[in-house]
Amino acid sequence: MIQIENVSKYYGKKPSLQGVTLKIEKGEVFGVLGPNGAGKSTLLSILSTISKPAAGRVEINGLDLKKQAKLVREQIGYVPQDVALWEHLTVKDNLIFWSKFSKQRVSKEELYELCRTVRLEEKWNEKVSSLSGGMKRKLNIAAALIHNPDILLMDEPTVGIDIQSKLEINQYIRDLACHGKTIVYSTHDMSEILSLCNRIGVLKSGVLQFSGTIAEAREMVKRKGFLPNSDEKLIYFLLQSERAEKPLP
Ligand SMILES: Nc1ncnc2c1ncn2[C@@H]1O[C@H](COP(=O)(O)OP(=O)(O)OP(=O)(O)O)[C@@H](O)[C@H]1O
Repeated sequence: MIQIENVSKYYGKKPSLQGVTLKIEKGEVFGVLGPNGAGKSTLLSILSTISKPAAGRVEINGLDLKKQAKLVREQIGYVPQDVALWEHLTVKDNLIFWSKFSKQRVSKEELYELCRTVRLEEKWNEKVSSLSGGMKRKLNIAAALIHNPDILLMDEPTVGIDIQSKLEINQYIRDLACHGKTIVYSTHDMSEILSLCNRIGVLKSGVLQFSGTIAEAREMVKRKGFLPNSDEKLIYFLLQSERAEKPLP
């Protein structure tokens, strides 16, 4: 379980997150949404312990992120927006490289099995430089799962990849959640949000505007007098409403 309380982060004087409070339950696929620059990556990088909040408190599986960062790292896998792989190494050697950071010893057989689950076993001995974008994304996900983390933080993991790979990755994420993993998933893709996520959080200018289920979002916009005739329009409304409320400069 992830508990985020009043978290803020600044770059210089500019806030990229402002007083974000949020609870994400075990086994949930939680979608983080927001326009460019809304603070999605900032939130995920804080949860991954890569960056530190200026204020507030985060608890991950009962561990205080600030005081127990090392233990927290054992519980989380992080899939960054940019693929983090060694291009000149093979798939196998990349997984071996990343497995060195795991506390427990991971055998070559276990790494091969992981490779098989993301359907890259045929590429086991191929150099990463020869893989397609989608294959690299899948390997990036496999690398984040080597230490069998309880929580997977994914920053736009399917950006720029073909539909087939996207569907495979989405199915894999569903399977992980079914096995009790908690997934925090940031994306701009509405269909992914609607098909994957149990709950969503909408960020705008670093402020959490909404968190809850799609059904709760529907209720909220209804109270504001908007009656979307599709879930896509509902999400579009959630993302656009601030801009609509603000006059142009
Ligand atoms: N290293 C940095 N230095 C200065 N400002 C930063 C840095 N990283 C992020 N920001 C600023 O913080 C804000 C939030 O950025 P962030 O990358 O978290 O947004 P995002 O929602 O992930 O955007 P996108 O959808 O474009 O990936 C933006 O205004 C951005 O310019």
